Amino acid sequence: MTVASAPHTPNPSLLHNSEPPSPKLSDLEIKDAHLIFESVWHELEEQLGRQELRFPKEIILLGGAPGAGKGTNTAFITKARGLTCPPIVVSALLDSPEAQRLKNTGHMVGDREVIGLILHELLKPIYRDGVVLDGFPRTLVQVECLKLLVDKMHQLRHEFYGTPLGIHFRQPTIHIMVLFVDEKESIARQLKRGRETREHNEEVLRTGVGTLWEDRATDHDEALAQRRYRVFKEQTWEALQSLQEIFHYHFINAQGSFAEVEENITTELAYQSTLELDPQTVDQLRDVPVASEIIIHARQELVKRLDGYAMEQPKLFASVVSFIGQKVMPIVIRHAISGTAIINTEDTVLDDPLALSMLIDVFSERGYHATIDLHRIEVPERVDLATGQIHCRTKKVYRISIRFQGSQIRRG
Ligand SMILES: Nc1ncnc2c1ncn2[C@@H]1O[C@H](COP(=O)(O)OP(=O)(O)O)[C@@H](O)[C@H]1O
Repeated sequence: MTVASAPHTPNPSLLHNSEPPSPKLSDLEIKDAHLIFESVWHELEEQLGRQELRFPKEIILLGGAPGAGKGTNTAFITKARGLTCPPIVVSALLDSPEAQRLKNTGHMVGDREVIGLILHELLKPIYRDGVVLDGFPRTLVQVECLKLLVDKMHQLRHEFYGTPLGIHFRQPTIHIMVLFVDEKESIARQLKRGRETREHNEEVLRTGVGTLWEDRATDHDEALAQRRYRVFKEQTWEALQSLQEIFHYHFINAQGSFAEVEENITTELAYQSTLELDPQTVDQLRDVPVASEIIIHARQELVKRLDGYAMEQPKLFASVVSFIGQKVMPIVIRHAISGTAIINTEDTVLDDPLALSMLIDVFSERGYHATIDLHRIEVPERVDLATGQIHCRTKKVYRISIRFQGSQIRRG
């Protein structure tokens, strides 16, 4: 089944037939999240000092069912966002014996351990500009901790704003990217990864060339792979959903081929948002309209202006239209193959600034792109013999440039 890429309207019914569990955190879980987060944060502050708590400017949290293609696509996403550092793969960070045991049976590692490891890792200088975080958050408690972390990042930004350290505490940008595959695909891909990993590792052991890949027990057992999917669906899916309202949320259809998934990611990331900018910067830019906004009514505005000229300035408008017909068009027609004509003129009809607007609008209405530059040239007229001063006359030359789609017919 293919699912249309619907960035902000993921459909949980595509995941499984049963009703998803309620995404509401219990009071106990909220308390848990606060306790966990505060204890990790306190530890960091003690160890490093507040001014060293420099987190990445941009964090792209990559989520999705096991086998959805998170590992496969991290390099692509990193590049697409212009980042250079390697991704942080959460499951690879969790390598204590207890964590290994839990992972091997399809369960999740405890939130305290996960939060501690991730926060420490995120502080490494290589991630300062931004990083992809593969596999976080996975539970509602982790979601809550993420929110607390972002709150802290904002707090630090306010604290250091305007100080010499301000540049290390920029407005954080948080993206959630969820790769969607259904249960069947998730299981098939986990098992595929298992086969590929076995083959690869056997080859490494046989030849001594290359490095071994992590081999997960769940990738070789359909029931365990299914359990991993179900744990994802029951605990992670809703947790990720709850972030939709808070951060940039990208829902990616990952059911298709490698190329299709990459294309879906590119399309999703092409959407730029002002939320990435610092609020102060947004305020400064407020009066510059976004291109997509001004083009919506551009045609109606053009029609309104042209009718206005004809009604309110009939004489000037008639002169401009006649100037175009007699002086400009013969030259434009001669350049119909190339699609570019440049006309220099001193015609005084253009001395009225409104005439320039009229000329541009007339050409726009007819499908051309017109620009006009005014060149003022000083022409010496007389010399004052007593003082030696040269008196000049200012010559105004209008340079009209007309561009349009030229003829496609070329010499063979
Ligand atoms: N679009 C795709 N089409 C087919 N196979 C894929 C696709 N994306 C990933 N895979 C395969 O699925 C398996 C799991 O992918 P992986 O990136 O490790 O998933 P995740 O990191 O989300 O658990 C790998 O064998 C990978 O080659």
